[in-house]
Amino acid sequence: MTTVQVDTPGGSYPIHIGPGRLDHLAHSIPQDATAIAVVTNSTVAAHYAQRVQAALEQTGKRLMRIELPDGEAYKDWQTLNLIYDALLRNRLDRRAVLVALGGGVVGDICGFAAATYMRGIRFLQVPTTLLAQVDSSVGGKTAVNHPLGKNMIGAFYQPIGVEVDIDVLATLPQREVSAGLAEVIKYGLIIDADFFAWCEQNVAALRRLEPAALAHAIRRSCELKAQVVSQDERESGLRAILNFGHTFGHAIESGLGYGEWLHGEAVGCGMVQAAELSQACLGLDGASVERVRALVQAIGCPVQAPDLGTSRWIDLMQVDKKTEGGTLRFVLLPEIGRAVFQPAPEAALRAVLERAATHPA
Ligand SMILES: NC(=O)c1ccc[n+]([C@@H]2O[C@H](COP(=O)([O-])OP(=O)(O)OC[C@H]3O[C@@H](n4cnc5c(N)ncnc54)[C@H](O)[C@@H]3O)[C@@H](O)[C@H]2O)c1
Ligand SMILES: O=C(O)C(=O)C[C@@H](O)[C@H](O)[C@H](O)COP(=O)(O)O
Ligand SMILES: [Zn+2]
Repeated sequence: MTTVQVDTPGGSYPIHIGPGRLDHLAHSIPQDATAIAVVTNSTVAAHYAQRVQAALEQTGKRLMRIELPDGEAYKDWQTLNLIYDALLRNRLDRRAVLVALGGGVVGDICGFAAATYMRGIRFLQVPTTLLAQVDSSVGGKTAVNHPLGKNMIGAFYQPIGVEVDIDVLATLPQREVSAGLAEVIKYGLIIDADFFAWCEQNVAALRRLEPAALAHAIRRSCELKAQVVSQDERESGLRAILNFGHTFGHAIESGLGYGEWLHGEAVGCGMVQAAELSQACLGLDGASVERVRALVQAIGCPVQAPDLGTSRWIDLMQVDKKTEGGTLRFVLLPEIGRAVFQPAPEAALRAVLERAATHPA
């Protein structure tokens, strides 16, 4: 087992990474907890809920399960209410602990429920997708979607710990593995050129979930994310680089309807678009743009953006938390391994968006 530490003003906690972590969850529950509610979805529950509940029974605490419907389309206010309803009906108090067992959808929604129930109760992240293990379980962004924009209703709220069990990825569909790898290569692009090159060399092993490659990718991703959020928990500056590819990606997700493209697929494609915009705005060299495109394709994510129509693209992108005073701002790459955050000239942006129309998916 390896441990990566996250230290923010909102909370300090360990990320434990290793095989078999599901069986050791009892150690992560505080002694003074009055009850534990495992928040999960129907798919993950079928695989892992019994095992997790057996592990948590070792605490001797009152235990309940809240099972949500599965899918990005359910990351909304109605589903959030199912959690509040269950917590209130069962009279869980302020010393109850929520356990988010699932991918990023369960983690984000459970985290927001924890942030808001009785003005805040503790929660533990137990991520079960690659994407959640390398990204969403770390750093305390919690949210639900709004029909008009992705993650628009949420809070910064840190978990008390993250338990990453690498073994659970064995049941993950291949398409979800590809989506998770998009966020892995993101770290290389924004902050660690050597890690990007390592991903290029190990892409086949990663897609096959070879344990050594997988363990390295998860640990390095968590280290890099922990470094960034420990310096800027609330995205007042530096943290925005973690949003590389997301201005385009979130527009794809909300424009096509949540769940049509997976988050990681939309981010993968969005990173190719952001690399093209970096070429136009900052002179990122053509060979680097092609490296981005080639690796996104090699992990199994789409590289051709959908044709949403240029003005609709721009409308959708306006609903972005990085927009200020109506001005869109982008995370761009002067070179692989380094990111900056700035507005982009409209002509350059339109040229990138028009490629979605000229090369239909
Ligand atoms: N908070 C953050 O910092 C952050 C970062 C990245 C993404 N996100 C959010 O995370 C969400 C995407 O998360 P995701 O990619 O994990 O999707 P997801 O949560 O929808 O999970 C993907 C699918 O895999 C299933 N699944 C989960 N674990 C499984 C397992 N071990 N075996 C078999 N099936 C399993 C799920 O039931 C689901 O059908 C998006 O809503 C995105 O906005 C948040
Ligand atoms: O942790 C962050 O900061 C990120 O931006 C990570 C992203 O991968 C993630 O998708 C996040 O939820 C996007 O945040 P948002 O503020 O654009 O909703
Ligand atoms: Zn993301």
